[in-house]
Amino acid sequence: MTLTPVTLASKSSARQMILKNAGVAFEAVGSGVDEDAAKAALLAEDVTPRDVADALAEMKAVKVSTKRSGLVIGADQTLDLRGKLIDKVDTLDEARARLLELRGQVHKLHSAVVVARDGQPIWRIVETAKLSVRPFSEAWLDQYIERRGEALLWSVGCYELESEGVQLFDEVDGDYFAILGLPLVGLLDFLRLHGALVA
Ligand SMILES: Nc1nc2c(ncn2[C@H]2C[C@H](O)[C@@H](COP(=O)(O)OP(=O)(O)OP(=O)(O)O)O2)c(=O)[nH]1
Repeated sequence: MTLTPVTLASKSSARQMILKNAGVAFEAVGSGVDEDAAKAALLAEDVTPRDVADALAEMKAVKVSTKRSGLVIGADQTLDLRGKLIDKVDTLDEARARLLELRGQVHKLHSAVVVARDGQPIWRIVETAKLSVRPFSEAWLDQYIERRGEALLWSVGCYELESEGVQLFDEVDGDYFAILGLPLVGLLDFLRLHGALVA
């Protein structure tokens, strides 16, 4: 049986791991979307963090789908702290400041996925998780950053829920896969419907 080809328009190692571990055959390519410019334009129009994630996921999927056949998955995740979009950081010092900013607060992660085909979006989902960060000690924070290092810079919240990052939280409300960056179960259902997975 010939399956519909699947492309993941993402450089995210977390997203690639999730899809691979789920048994989906796919190729990963960078989307080439200038996310910073797109984000700035959206925020200038007061687009909400949730809708920024949705719009960016669509841009990535649609752009790559004009060059590749089959189904193209685009994804994006935004961190929303009291309605303000919080961006990724570039250095471990900034990661430390970010985690201190999240300490004792509840923040939301908006995880969007869009599937596109031949330049058109044909399916989308946005899942929002709420995460409550406990009042961790600076001693804990320093050893966490020491142990995890640069890996933290890949994640929008400077944490990895699937490893020690889970120690940051006193409450996590939302889908595990969505928090890692790829709402999965609904996506798998769609892939089956479109012949990309054996039903
Ligand atoms: N391993 C791990 N990664 C996480 C977690 N939470 C968020 N992330 C990652 C997933 C994404 O790679 C990143 C969200 O940033 P973006 O949506 O901008 O994606 P990114 O630029 O990494 O890749 P992409 O735009 O898809 O090429 O944060 C987590 O708990 N564990």
